[in-house]
Amino acid sequence: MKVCIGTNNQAKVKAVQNSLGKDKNIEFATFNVSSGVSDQPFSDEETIKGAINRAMTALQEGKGEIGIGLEGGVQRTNNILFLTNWGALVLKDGTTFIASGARIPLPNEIEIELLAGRELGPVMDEYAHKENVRSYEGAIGIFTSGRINRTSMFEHVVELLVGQMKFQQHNE
Ligand SMILES: O=P(O)(O)OP(=O)(O)OP(=O)(O)OC[C@H]1O[C@@H](n2cnc3c(O)ncnc32)[C@H](O)[C@@H]1O
Ligand SMILES: [Mg+2]
Repeated sequence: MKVCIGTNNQAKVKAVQNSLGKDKNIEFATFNVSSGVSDQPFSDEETIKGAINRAMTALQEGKGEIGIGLEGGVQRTNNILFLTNWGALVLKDGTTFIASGARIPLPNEIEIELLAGRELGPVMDEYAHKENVRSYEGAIGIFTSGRINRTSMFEHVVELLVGQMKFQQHNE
């Protein structure tokens, strides 16, 4: 079975491989697809759309059985700007599952930069004095002292996606 992943970001790719890689019959392929939404999604609606677009495009490009898209964004709730993460799993017949990941408030100094139109990736590098935070621990790793990193957070999302698919398959 071929699983097509709609990104080359190593934190995301590892999350999919860690969740599904125990199954020896699974082959992975990654595709640097467009999310079709802004580089910095600013709502759950937009972030979900990005995750679904990535999953659909990767599945089409890879001609596999399963497409997976993972997308990071932010969402204002209770006047707090939350770091958010969404995932989508798409099957060949178009069946689509979605799931969200953990969310935590972003500090005000990060929010100011995002409202000025900057992307979280470079803002986090500057803040943490590191390179490519988005491909390793992620903002979630920085702001949780490494207890939850971007890969473990997305692993949970992938488990939620695959679990829903299996539930539907068992109940058809
Ligand atoms: O290569 P892709 O798959 O696009 O991976 P990405 O790191 O750009 O991730 P997203 O497009 O899903 O995220 C949208 C924006 O938010 C940034 N971002 C999201 N989550 C992040 C995190 O945990 N740490 C750092 N940057 C993050 C990211 O760099 C983008 O600027
Ligand atoms: Mg991106």
